[in-house]
Amino acid sequence: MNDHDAAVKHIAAKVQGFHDRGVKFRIYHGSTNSTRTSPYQKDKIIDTSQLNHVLTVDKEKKTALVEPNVSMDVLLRETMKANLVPPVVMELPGITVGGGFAGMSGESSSFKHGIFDCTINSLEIVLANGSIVHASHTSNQDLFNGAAGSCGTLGVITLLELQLIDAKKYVELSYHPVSSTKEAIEKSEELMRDPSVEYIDAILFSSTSGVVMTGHLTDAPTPNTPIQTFLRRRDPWFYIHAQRLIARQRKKGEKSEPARVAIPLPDYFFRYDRGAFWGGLHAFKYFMTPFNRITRYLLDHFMHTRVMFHAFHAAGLGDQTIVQDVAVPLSKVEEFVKYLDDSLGSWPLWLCPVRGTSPSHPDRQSFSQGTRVKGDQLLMNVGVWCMGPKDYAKFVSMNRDIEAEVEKLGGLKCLYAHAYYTEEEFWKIYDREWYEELRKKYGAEGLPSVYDKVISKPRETGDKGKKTLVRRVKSRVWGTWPISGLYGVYKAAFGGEYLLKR
Ligand SMILES: NC(=O)C1=CN([C@@H]2O[C@H](COP(=O)(O)OP(=O)(O)OC[C@H]3O[C@@H](n4cnc5c(N)ncnc54)[C@H](OP(=O)(O)O)[C@@H]3O)[C@@H](O)[C@H]2O)C=CC1
Ligand SMILES: C=C(/C=C/[C@@H](C)[C@H]1CC[C@H]2C3=CC=C4C[C@@H](O)CC[C@]4(C)[C@H]3CC[C@]12C)C(C)C
Repeated sequence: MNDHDAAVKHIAAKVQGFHDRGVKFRIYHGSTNSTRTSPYQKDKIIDTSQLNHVLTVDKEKKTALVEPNVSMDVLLRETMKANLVPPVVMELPGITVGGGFAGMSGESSSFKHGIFDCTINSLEIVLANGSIVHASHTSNQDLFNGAAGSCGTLGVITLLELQLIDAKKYVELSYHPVSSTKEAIEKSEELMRDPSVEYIDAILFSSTSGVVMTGHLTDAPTPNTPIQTFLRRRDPWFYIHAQRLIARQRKKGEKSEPARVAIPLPDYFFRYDRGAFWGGLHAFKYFMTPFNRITRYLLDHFMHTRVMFHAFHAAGLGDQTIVQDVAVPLSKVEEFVKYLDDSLGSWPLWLCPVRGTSPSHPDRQSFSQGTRVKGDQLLMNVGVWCMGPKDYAKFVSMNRDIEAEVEKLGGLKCLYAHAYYTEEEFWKIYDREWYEELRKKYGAEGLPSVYDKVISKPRETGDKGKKTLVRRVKSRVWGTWPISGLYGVYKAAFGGEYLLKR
């Protein structure tokens, strides 16, 4: 028996043990790219951290057999050896193949290929009773579609076959400046019609300034196109670079050609990693000096999302930051952005068009699409990430307001972030009947449900007990980012395992 089969047999035996004892377990691989605060208890987890290998890359069929705990950067490194790349590579290098499939993940190629789960051909999955089954577009199709986005609540995924496409050395990226949300949407729609465009996303820096970026895969960039990297300490953070480029372009005048750079593939895919899009802005505001260029250089290690996520969780900052990725119909983006500006006033915002399914399976309906996104429909993912109010009740109510607005606009929110829906609201967005049938058919009723997994249980907001001086000082001090953030960075660097509770 090979190492993979042995590891899966071990997991299957453990799952069966939990099943027999009625233990509702969680799936844990050593980290998480979710901002939810997950109660991982040491004795109630299935540890998939050992399943971290790319088993094969088939050059002929253009597929890869990958274990779920393979991260995006490792996946890319391995497939590029065969001159192939995944059609959708999530932009944070630590996101795993299993988490990306079982959660909901998209990127700048998703307008073409759909979200990450659309690029998977088949699965090996351990069901709740410990049996190991396969699911694909043609066998156990309902399980295959149901497992996409239902957060491991139908079983533990132990192997995935990924479709790949031909790689090139560079992504040649063009920067199209825009002056309003409306223009950003119209420009994106126009550019998406060009079949040679492989990648498209946009940053709105304010209500009157933004940039739509389109990418082409190429081995031979257009002459005089500068090569630009983003992964080294001395490289610029991507959004700052984009903002500078369009400012320079604006100075040149309206009619000038869009600015262009050629970016090596890994640098393109993980261009937002350093500084976590613009999340690092907040860290700098609190941590350091006005000399941000120097600070960015010196603190580079801590400004990669892998470390930032650990720091974020270790410091317990989840209840202070508004982190939401929301997909809304294209016709509603302007209204949604206006709403966000009026209610949060937080810029920049990220726009990324996302298709519900892939062109090869346009009729597929997966759990990740909910009841909102029908088949091949195109939506715009709007990413809004900022500091929320310190008062917890206000923080929850602000999140609830965003949920209500998204519901009104017929959108869908990514479930990796905090969610506060009531059960009734949640099951309007996802197909309860289908999900419960599936859970019954595949014996998963004993596992935690997707609702149980993703909903943040509001904590007590009332003042319990006496407000002693110590309590008051503690809450004041801890409530400030420099203190809790630095503590998180310290724990991420030296604190060992803190995501697991006893
Ligand atoms: N660009 C993007 O699209 C971005 C996406 N993300 C989010 O990050 C998440 C992925 O992060 P990552 O750290 O890899 O994953 P996580 O550990 O956060 O897992 C995501 C979900 O998938 C479940 N899961 C994880 N592994 C398996 C498995 N082997 N079998 C079945 N279910 C599994 C987890 O279950 P459990 O709850 O039990 O742990 C969890 O509910 C996605 O949810 C995605 O939405 C974050 C940032 C950006
Ligand atoms: C480490 C600290 C703070 C960190 C935050 C600024 C980041 C922690 C989690 C980050 C994010 C989570 C999920 C995201 C979804 C993606 O689609 C885009 C990026 C992001 C919004 C990302 C943004 C930054 C964080 C909020 C403290 C200790 C200073």
